[in-house]
Formats: sequence, structure tokens, C-alpha cells
Amino acid sequence: MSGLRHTKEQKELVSHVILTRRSVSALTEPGPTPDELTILLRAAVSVPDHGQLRPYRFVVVRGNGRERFGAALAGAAAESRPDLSPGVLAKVKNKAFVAPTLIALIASPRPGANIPEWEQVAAASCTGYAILLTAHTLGLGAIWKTSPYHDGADLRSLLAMGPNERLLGWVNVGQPVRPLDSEERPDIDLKAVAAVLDESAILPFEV
Ligand SMILES: Cc1cc2nc3c(=O)[nH]c(=O)nc-3n(C[C@H](O)[C@H](O)[C@H](O)COP(=O)(O)O)c2cc1C
Repeated sequence: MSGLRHTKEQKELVSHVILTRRSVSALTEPGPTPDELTILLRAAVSVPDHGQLRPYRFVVVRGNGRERFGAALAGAAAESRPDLSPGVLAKVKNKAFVAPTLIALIASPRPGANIPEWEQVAAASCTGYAILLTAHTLGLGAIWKTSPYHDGADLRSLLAMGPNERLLGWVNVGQPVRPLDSEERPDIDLKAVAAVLDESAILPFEV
């Protein structure tokens, strides 16, 4: 499909969607419909993937599933920090209830594959961005969330995680509580992050 010709409108739409995406924290019901969820997951599995290993898995958490996910997050927190107060553990558990739907992102590098593990985790990380961008395209709000306590026996057991797997966090998805700001992002100085390599030096990026 490379070399595919896109219309001017399609090109403008894509850059508009990319440049106007923002993380949306305040989310409400309803969560994505089954069709929307399918589009989000299809986008996730379209990420570049060296060796086509599919080194990722997703667990959709919604409805009562959030109770179990929240309890497992709190369990992971208590396991790694037994000193945490019940109030803090309740806050951790509540992370599962701030959106109607959560999509847990699990990096699942293939043991023994000849693609380095870091590349596989990098591919798995791309899935989070694909979901965010696609949610924005569909008019849904989304934000990638993590917990400082993202590993623990309860969580591993609940998500059926193997020893090689790692929870990369989850994407909260729902309806934005407030209308989205359609402003494009403020310009950032590309010289701060990009350079150009010529025959003799690395030079600051210039348009
Ligand atoms: C790996 C990863 C983990 C993140 N974890 C959190 C989090 O725990 N809590 C949070 O509020 N935002 C989290 N974010 C979202 C960032 O805070 C958000 O992308 C950032 O504020 C920039 O906002 P923008 O997406 O609108 O550009 C995470 C983003 C990534 C990529």
C-alpha cells in the first residue's frame, strides 16, 4: 500500500487530526460502541511491528470488570508499598472508575524471537498512541494512564499475564465531559528536538 495517493482533503484531515489530538481526562458514559471498539483495536494492531510478532495484547475493561481491575491495581499498590494507607489504596482503585471503558495495554514480547525485546516493547507502545489518535478521530475522549504500582500478583493473575509480559498502562475512553478544544497545538521549536546530519556535522533543523 505504500505510495498510495491521497487526496488533498485526506492529507489535510490526517494532519488536522494528529495536530488537534489532546489527552482528555474528564470522561463520561457511554463508552465506545462495539463498532468503535473494533475500530480502536484494528488501529492498535496496525502499528509497525518488526517481524510481525504482534508483541502486544489488550484487555477491554468496562462495567463490572472495572471493579476487579481497580481492586487488582490497589492490590499491586499494597504489594509493592505495604505502608500505603487505605485512603491512598482507595484512590488507586478509583483509577478504574474514571472512564466507562479502559483498554489495558500489555507488552507481550515473544521469547526466543530474533527481534530484540526493546523493539517489541516499542511496537507495543505504539498501540497506545494508535488508540488515542483513533479515539480522537471518532470524537471520543481518551487518555493513556499508568499507575506507579503497575505490577503485582493480583494484576498478573487477573490479566493472565505471563512472566515476559508487562502492563504498559491503559487507555481510558469515553465521551468528553467538556467540548474539545479544536485549537492546534502551539508551535514548538523544532530545533530543540530535531537536527540534520550533513557530510560534516549535525546542524540545527531549519525548514
Ligand atoms: C506511557 C504514558 C503514560 C501516561 N500516564 C499518565 C498518567 O498516569 N496520568 C496522566 O494523567 N496522564 C498520563 N499520560 C498522558 C500524558 O500525561 C499526556 O499525554 C500529556 O500530558 C500530554 O498531553 P497530550 O496527550 O494532550 O499532548 C501518559 C502518557 C503516556 C505516553
